[in-house]
Amino acid sequence: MTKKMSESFNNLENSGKMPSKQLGFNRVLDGLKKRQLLLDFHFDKAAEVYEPIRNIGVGAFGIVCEAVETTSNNKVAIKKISHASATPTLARRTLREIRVLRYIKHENIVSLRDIFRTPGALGIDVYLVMDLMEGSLHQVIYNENQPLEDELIAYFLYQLLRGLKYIHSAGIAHRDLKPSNLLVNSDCRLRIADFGMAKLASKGHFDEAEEHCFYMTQHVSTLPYRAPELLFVMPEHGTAVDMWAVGCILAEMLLKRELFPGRNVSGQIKILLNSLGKPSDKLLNQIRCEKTRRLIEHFHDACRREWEHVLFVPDRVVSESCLDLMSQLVALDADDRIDIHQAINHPFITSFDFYVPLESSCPFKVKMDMADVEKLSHQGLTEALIQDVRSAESYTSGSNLLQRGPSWYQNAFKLDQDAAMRDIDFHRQRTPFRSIY
Ligand SMILES: Nc1ncnc2c1ncn2[C@@H]1O[C@H](COP(=O)(O)OP(=O)(O)OP(=O)(O)O)[C@@H](O)[C@H]1O
Repeated sequence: MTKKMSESFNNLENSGKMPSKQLGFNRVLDGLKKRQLLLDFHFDKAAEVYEPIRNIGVGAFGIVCEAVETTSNNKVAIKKISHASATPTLARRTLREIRVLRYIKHENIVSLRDIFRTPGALGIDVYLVMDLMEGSLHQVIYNENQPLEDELIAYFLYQLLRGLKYIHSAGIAHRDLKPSNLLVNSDCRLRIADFGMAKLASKGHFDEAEEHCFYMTQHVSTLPYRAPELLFVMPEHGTAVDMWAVGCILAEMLLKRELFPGRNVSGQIKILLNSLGKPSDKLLNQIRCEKTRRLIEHFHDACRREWEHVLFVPDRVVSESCLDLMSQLVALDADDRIDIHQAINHPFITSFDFYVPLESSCPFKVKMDMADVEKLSHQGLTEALIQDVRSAESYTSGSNLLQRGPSWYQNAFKLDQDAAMRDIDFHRQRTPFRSIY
């Protein structure tokens, strides 16, 4: 910029006839953001149906944007899993998420409205179109300085347990529960999201060779929420891993910090044992990994702390029933841990007398589909992805999206409307809490 230009720019700016440099800079930034958004969410022909608005989330495997469904003007969330077929891990993760969500309709599980794929540079990109939620439990916990009231904590927990009950009843565990994977609306409505780690347990346990391997097991679930059977590399683990994570989430709502905030595996084991004491000999004998066993034995004098001390928050009295539920969820031995039915009927939850709707059961088809995913090779996974996910090319101009798709889209849409009507009635009857955003 020449001196003269810069002077006249400043003069104009000072005279108020031109937006400030800041405003100009923001406009440039907005333009760049929009361009990046369109590059990240390049929908091919599906752009006739979905228009990206803004980025709303980034995870280890996907990026998520808010978008508009142009045919209805409804807002949706679209999660993009880039080059989903490039590696077996990514392909399996993507297929697991699709296969859990496509037939499931539950008030407390994020609903999948549509899926499509586009060809990417390193294999296909998959897009999951979901109902848009306003935020996550992570934001609820950390955005507010005020403590969360017991009733609100119990309400979130109740909804989490209802969603879990639905998938556990089909033998499916989520395996990556944490506050950022629990989406929450300002009316306190909660839905479980991110099913990339979900897996079917045979007779309540996963015990394939893959899971024995130290490397694999260390990649299941996020460290602060990882159950001891995963952390200690036990030969078997099942739906109880989710119950442990539920306990960690309950504690985080009370403490407003992670209960066991380890940053590496050995640090995590140390933190657990310092709160919960040394594991029993029975548990120790089940640990196959020599390195882990030696590490645990090193803490032979670790003592269990009382839950009222572990959950100490100044100026807050944690109720007896809450302490009791915590102690039963966060039990080192999975055999001692409370299951989903016991948890949902625990006095800490039932004392609040939440409305209990009639529950449908998780379709058997989901169970069958999930079982298949684990057997497939990389080639098989890629083929299944192509078969399960429609090409964006199928969105031809002017035709009705729902009439074109496979029947599950039509069923999903119909069920979704029913669910929406029930939800609206439900929340009209009961919205006991202040708006949380
Ligand atoms: N339906 C939705 N509505 C609103 N926000 C969403 C929705 N789905 C996901 N998000 C946001 O996007 C973030 C990333 O999504 P998600 O957890 O599914 O991705 P991921 O890559 O599988 O994550 P992770 O790193 O936990 O494995 C979430 O934490 C959430 O904030």
